[in-house]
Amino acid sequence: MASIKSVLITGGTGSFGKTMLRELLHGDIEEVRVFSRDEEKQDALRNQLHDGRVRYYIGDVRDRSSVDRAVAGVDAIFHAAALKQVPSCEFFPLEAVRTNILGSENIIRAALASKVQSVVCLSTDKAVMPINAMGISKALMEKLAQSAAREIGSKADTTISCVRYGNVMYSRGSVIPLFIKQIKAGQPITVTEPEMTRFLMPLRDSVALVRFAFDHARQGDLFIKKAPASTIGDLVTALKEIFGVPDHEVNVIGWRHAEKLFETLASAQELSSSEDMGEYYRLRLDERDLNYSAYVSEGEAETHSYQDFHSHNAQRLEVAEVKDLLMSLPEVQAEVASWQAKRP
Ligand SMILES: O=c1ccn([C@@H]2O[C@H](COP(=O)(O)OP(=O)(O)O[C@H]3O[C@H](CO)[C@H](O)[C@H](O)[C@H]3O)[C@@H](O)[C@H]2O)c(=O)[nH]1
Repeated sequence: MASIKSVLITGGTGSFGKTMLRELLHGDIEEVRVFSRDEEKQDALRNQLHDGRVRYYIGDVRDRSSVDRAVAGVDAIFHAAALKQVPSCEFFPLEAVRTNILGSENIIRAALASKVQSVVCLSTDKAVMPINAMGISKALMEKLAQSAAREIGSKADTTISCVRYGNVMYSRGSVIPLFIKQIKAGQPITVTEPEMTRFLMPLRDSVALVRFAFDHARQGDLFIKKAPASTIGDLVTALKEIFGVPDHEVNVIGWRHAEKLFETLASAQELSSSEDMGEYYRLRLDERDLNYSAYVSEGEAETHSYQDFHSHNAQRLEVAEVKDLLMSLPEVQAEVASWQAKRP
């Protein structure tokens, strides 16, 4: 990220935002703007960091005027602000439309107007063949980014790209902290479906993915990491072993609504025009015009030889590997240490 002096992080007080912020501050960045709605979280961050290079912007991506003020003059934007909880978007889909779709359009249009060099939009595996409102809204955010990229072309001042994550391990409200809480409280572990799989991604990998996108993006690219996956059953076994409670009770509670047996990071069609970049895939923008013969009669010659890349056919972690990955997370290390300190 050599040539940039100032960065805006939308959703800057969230898990991703704070981790990216700290990384940027370790480098020679001149200014990082943290844009978010919650003044209390900003205040807590300000008191932790005490770094004059960080500037705090209260605002909402839904409100273009607040976005314009934060965007003006920055070199790059990492757009992480989103409604990302599946259940809340399911019950309030219009809120997901407002934040994830219209808010993202505000960010993209403000970036173009201010000639920001690079915008990286954070998406999710749930945006591929989506079945829930959160995934559908993120899929539309990707479409907006790609359509703007197509419209401005490769010679524009601004490069727009996206990344897709899998499940970020130990993220707020997710299953790993929940299972640990249940173990510590002596309550049964509530498993929806032991055979369900998810891509497992430490937060550090999601930050690395965004940096990779920033460094390598061409107009309209979407990047994914070749992340490994685990079954929920193996995740539970790994946690029980880490906490030394191999016989801890497990309750199978059944699927929650609007969830999938496995998640897909890239479709066969996307992979047919992808570039294998080692740890990552670059999914290229389809640059064809709105040309009906291409959409209706010419078809996609190459698609058939590719398979979707999903959490059932990705590298499957063994229980021992899930344990290693979990124990590489500082949060899990701290949970285990406090647990061991209290046990006889
Ligand atoms: O009590 C529970 C809760 C969840 N699960 C299972 O654990 C897996 C992960 O569940 P999470 O709730 O941690 O994650 P989701 O895949 O549902 O969604 C998560 O990842 C999304 C990104 O793709 C969003 O970030 C979202 O907010 C976040 O919760 C799923 O297979 C789920 O069925 C259980 O077995 N028991």
